[in-house]
Order: sequence, then structure tokens, then C-alpha cells
Amino acid sequence: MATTELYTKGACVWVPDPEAVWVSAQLLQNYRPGDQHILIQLTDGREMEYPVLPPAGLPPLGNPDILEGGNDLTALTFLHEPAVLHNLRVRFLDYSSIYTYCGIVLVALNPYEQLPIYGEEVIDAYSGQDMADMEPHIFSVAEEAYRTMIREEKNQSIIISGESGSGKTVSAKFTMRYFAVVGGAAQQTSVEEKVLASNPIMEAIGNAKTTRNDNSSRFGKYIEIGFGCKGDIIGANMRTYLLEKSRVVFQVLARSYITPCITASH
Ligand SMILES: Nc1ncnc2c1ncn2[C@@H]1O[C@H](COP(=O)(O)OP(=O)(O)OP(=O)(O)O)[C@@H](O)[C@H]1O
Repeated sequence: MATTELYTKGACVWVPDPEAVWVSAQLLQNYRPGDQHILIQLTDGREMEYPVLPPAGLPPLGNPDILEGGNDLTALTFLHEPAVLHNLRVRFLDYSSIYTYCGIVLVALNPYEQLPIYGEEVIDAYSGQDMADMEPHIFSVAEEAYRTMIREEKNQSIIISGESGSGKTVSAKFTMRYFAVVGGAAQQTSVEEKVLASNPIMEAIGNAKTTRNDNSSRFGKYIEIGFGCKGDIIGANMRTYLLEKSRVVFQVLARSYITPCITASH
């Protein structure tokens, strides 16, 4: 079926909104190829003629209600910006869930509050489980990498990306904690303790406050964790890269010595 045939009376669509970014609306008439406008009704009851000329064209179609709040974005019938934003919003507000899969990728929202979802009992629940059988969580990604490494005896990588303040450093720390717990059994060995204890030291040296993040990393980190044949952490090293020189805006003169000052701006 051509996509335009789905634009029938009663179909749900998303239209851009200056405040809410996207709002949902319903078609009040069938769309016929060549139409320059389509009559829609917004959720607040307002009716409007929506222009369907290029470049915007027809508005993105809404997904069936039954898919709302699903834990994998790839299961959505229509995958576009408003569908992704809406699904993440529903999961966050209605299911208190900050994690959603998009295939093998985990999408994480920053809750800006401590959630009770990172305790050892949660680590135990994820340990040994398949990613597909568990609700999305940073621990399921860590578990997948850990199990694949043990099973295939191959190095694994977890890439954490996002804009400043989105929660990359926090996610990396939860991942390292997961490895320390599942690999170190009940008692953490001193190597595992040292790996976890390196975080505050690195942050003391390499983090600074910006307008977006009170504890913003000033450089990227490539953290390599070594595991022994029993799956326990036996060492780690960290390489830094991508120092954001643009943020080194001035030097502070303090008494007789000069302290380079990595500050703020943004
Ligand atoms: N999962 C989470 N639970 C609770 N708070 C979180 C979580 N993720 C992030 N935060 C909060 O958001 C703040 C910023 O997160 P973080 O420092 O990890 O961001 P970042 O992506 O590493 O930023 P930058 O690129 O600027 O270094 C944290 O200090 C913490 O307060």
C-alpha cells in the first residue's frame, strides 16, 4: 500500500508545534494526491487546514495506540522523530522508565534524580539474562557485552554517546560497577576497588562546571578493562582524548604561579 493511501479520515498524524515541538492531530478528510491542504483536528479541538506542499509534505503518521510505550523503538510501525519522542515521553511519564531499546542500541534519558534501579539486587536480576528477555537497562547492555566476551573470548566495546549533560559519565560508571559486581562475586577484590576508585580522581582533575552540566568531563575517555579467565577484573587503563580546547578560555594568575583554568563558556 502506498503511504499516501494511509492518510484517510480518522488517521492520526503529528504536526509541528512551536512550543510542544510535535502535537497529535486527526485527519478530518481523506487525502487525495494533488491536494494542497488537508483538514485536521488538533487534540485541543481546534481545526486547521494543514499545508501539504513540499518541502514539508504530508505530516508524519501516528502509530497504533497498542504500540504506545513499547520497550523497543524498532517495533513501531512508523519510526520518525515525533514517534520516537512520544514513545520516550510515554515510557518516562507513564512507566517511570528512562531506558528504551532501539534494536541493540539502548536509549537513555537523564532523570536528574537518584532512581532505585541500580542496586545489587538489580545487578543480580540482570546477571546471566538475555537482553531480549529483560526490560531495557544499562545493566542489560553490560551483561550482553560481558557474556559475549566470556562465550566468544573476544574483546567487546560499549560506546556511550550523547550531548553534554546527557549522562554518559554516569552510565559508564554504572557499567563499570556492573562488571565489578558480576566479575568479583560477593567480595570486591582490590583491583576492582581501584578501578572504581579511579573515577573520583579522574573527575577531580578532568571535570569542570559548565552551563549544561555541573560536573562536565573536559575530555573523552577510552576505558579499557581487562578480565581474567574467571571473568573477574584484573586491570584497567584509561586513555584520554578530544580535549575540548575551545573551553579553555583564560588562565588565572594566582600569586607567583600560573594555574591553567579550564572553565565554563558554552
Ligand atoms: N542515570 C542517572 N540517574 C541519575 N542522575 C543522572 C543519571 N545520568 C545522569 N544523571 C545526572 O546528570 C548529571 C550529568 O551527567 P554526566 O556527567 O554523566 O553527563 P555527561 O554526558 O558525561 O556530560 P559531559 O559530556 O558534559 O561530561 C550527573 O551529574 C547526574 O546528576
